[in-house]
Amino acid sequence: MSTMSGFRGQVTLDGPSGTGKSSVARSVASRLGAAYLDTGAMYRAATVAVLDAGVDPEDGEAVARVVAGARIEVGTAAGTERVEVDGTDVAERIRSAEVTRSVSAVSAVPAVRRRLVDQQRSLVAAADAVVVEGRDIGTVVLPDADVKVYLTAAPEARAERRALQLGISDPAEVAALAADLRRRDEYDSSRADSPLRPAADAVVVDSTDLDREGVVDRVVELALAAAGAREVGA
Ligand SMILES: Nc1ncnc2c1ncn2[C@@H]1O[C@H](COP(=O)(O)OP(=O)(O)OP(=O)(O)O)[C@@H](O)[C@H]1O
Ligand SMILES: Nc1ccn([C@@H]2O[C@H](COP(=O)(O)O)[C@@H](O)[C@H]2O)c(=O)n1
Repeated sequence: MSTMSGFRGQVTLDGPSGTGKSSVARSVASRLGAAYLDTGAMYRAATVAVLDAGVDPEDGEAVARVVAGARIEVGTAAGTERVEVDGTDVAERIRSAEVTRSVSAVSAVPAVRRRLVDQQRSLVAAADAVVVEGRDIGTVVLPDADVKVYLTAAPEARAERRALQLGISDPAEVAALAADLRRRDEYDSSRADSPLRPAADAVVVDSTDLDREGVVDRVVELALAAAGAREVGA
C-alpha cells in the first residue's frame, strides 16, 4: 500500500542537538503521509526510568539493569507524542533539564542501545513509509534506508533557535544553552558504541541559512526522487 504522496520507504535524519531534526522530521512525515519515529524520545524515556530508580546515570551496569526491566513505548503516528514508561505518560518529563543532562550517559551504555535499536527496527518494520530521526539511524539502525540526511547548523544558530523555543533572552542563559548543546554533541560523538557521525552515503544539509520549510522541502524532494528512481529501476 502506498501513502498519499506515493512514497514508500525509509527516510533517516541524524545530526547534532538542536539542528532541527524533530521539527523537520515531523513535517516531512506529515507531507509524505509516513509514520514518524523519534528515537531520542526513547533514550529520554530510558533516562526517566534510570532517574526514578535512583541510579547514577554514569553507572553503566546499573543503568543496563534498570533499562532491561523497563517497558518503554512510543507512538509512531505523526502528530502524536505518546511516550510511556511502564504505562505512565512521560511525554513532558522527557523534555526536562534533568533528563537532558543525563541522557547522553544513559544512551552511551551498549546494552541500552541494543535493546532500543531492536525496538526501533520492529517499529520501523511495521510501517510502509517512515521518517526516523536520531544520531545513529543512517549508520547503525537502518543502514539500507532509501534516503539519509545528516542535518547540521552553526552552533550559534542552534543556540539562538533553542533560546527562542524556550523563550530565553538573557545572554548568560543563552550561553549556558550553547554550552549544553556543545557538551551533549561531544558526549554523543565520542562514545565507543554508535557515535554520532554522518553515514558515508548521507546527504549533508546545512540549515544555518535555511528556514525550517526550506529544509523540509529539500528532504521531501530527496525522498520523492528516491521513490521515483526505485520505480524506474523496478
Ligand atoms: N531551519 C530552521 N530555522 C530556524 N529555526 C529552526 C529551523 N529548524 C528548526 N528550527 C527550530 O529550532 C528549534 C530546535 O529544533 P528541534 O527541536 O527540531 O531540533 P533537534 O535537532 O530535534 O534537537 P534535539 O536533538 O536537541 O532534540 C525548534 O524551535 C525548531 O522550530
Ligand atoms: N538515535 C539516537 C537518538 C538519541 N540519542 C541520545 O539521546 C539524546 C537525546 O536525543 P534528542 O534528539 O531527543 O535530543 C541524545 O543527546 C543522545 O545522547 C542517541 O544516542 N541515539
